[in-house]
Amino acid sequence: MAFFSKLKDRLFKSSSKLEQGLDAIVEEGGETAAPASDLADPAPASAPTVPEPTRDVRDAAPVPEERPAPGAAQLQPDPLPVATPAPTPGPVTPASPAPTSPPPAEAKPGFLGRLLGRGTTDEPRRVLDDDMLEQLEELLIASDMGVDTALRITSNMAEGRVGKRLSATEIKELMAQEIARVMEPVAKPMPIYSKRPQVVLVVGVNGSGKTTTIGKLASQFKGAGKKVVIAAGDTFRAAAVEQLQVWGERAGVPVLTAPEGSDPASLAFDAMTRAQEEGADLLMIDTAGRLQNRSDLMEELAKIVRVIRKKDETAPHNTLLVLDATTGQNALNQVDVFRKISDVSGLVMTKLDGTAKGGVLVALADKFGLPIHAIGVGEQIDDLAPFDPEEFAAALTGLDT
Ligand SMILES: Nc1nc2c(ncn2[C@@H]2O[C@H](COP(=O)(O)OP(=O)(O)OP(=O)(O)O)[C@@H](O)[C@H]2O)c(=O)[nH]1
Repeated sequence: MAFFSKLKDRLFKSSSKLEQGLDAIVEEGGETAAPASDLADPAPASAPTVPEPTRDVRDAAPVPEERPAPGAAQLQPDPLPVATPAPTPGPVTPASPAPTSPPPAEAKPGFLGRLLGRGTTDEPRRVLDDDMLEQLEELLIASDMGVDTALRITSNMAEGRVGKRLSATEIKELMAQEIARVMEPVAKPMPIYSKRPQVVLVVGVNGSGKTTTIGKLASQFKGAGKKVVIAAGDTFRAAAVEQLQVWGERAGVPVLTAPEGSDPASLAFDAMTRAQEEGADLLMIDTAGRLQNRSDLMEELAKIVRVIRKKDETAPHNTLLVLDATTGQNALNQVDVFRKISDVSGLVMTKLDGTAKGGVLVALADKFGLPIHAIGVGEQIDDLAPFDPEEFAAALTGLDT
């Protein structure tokens, strides 16, 4: 569980916001002496499947089996899912006032509680009613989950449980379960193809973390035995090029540059030529992120794509959109915009370590269904984690290990 603790630690602001909010909600209307759990049916009929929780934090860009070169971005299979054991159906306790004397039976921890070997016997409990559901909704909205997603999560949590007395831990478990259910379909590592070079176009607004993410990914791919070349396609800003060179050095990967103000498409073409000549496995192309003039940026990206297609008509094979979690709901607008100006095939969400807005990732998954390949949880080279929905949901809701 070391990785889990690390993730929770990194997602501290989001975790603590939700965790404290949930504790406060239960305490506010809670009963302290209510030892027996009412959570006899911890999960609805379709219990989510849980991915194998053993991936390494440093392996955000795993290199699974290679596939034939695709025309469009064809995705790697998900890591082997492990079916969640079906919850043991127990008697449904009708909503009733708290018992005057504690029943002898031990409280039954929920699914994650059982998984983590934890009980919730001594915790205060609160009856799940409309009032509480509204408070839960508000809490989720405050964590940037967005109204629609917050409503979906809370109504799924309520299903079959209204009137039951739940502890904060049980609510966290339920919430984590529902969040994981939304996120599971989008948790997919960046697909790797047999095509050489596999061209990865990296897009996103300035400051979203593109350069840093390219450096982290390059380091991981190199570590996985891939030959990587980086093209510093944001030729507009000398500082951006220098920064990418620093990351290239850290990752031990060559960075191709062009004079400030020169045509990024021409650099992309040269980089493609060199990557082909050198037999590189991956060519990662950084791009400018000036959304202020959207039509210019659209034209710039379109030109890069046109030019690299002269060398390989199936390129780019991935278009990664890098999003900054600290921008909260604005990240949703960015997906909208970049999907219009480029063929976004997957997302990387950065800066989840420094924000209380981690819920935006759930909103993104719910709204767009785009694959989430990895999450940035710090500024160091190995601070790029694979996206694991179960771990993310547990960390986000503040579940203890
Ligand atoms: N805390 C934290 N900081 C990050 C993360 N990813 C990137 N950063 C920081 O965010 C800032 C911007 O990152 P860049 O990689 O330069 O972003 P960019 O999109 O390339 O920006 P431009 O170069 O302006 O186009 C830098 O200070 C990074 O160190 C992350 O996951 N966590």
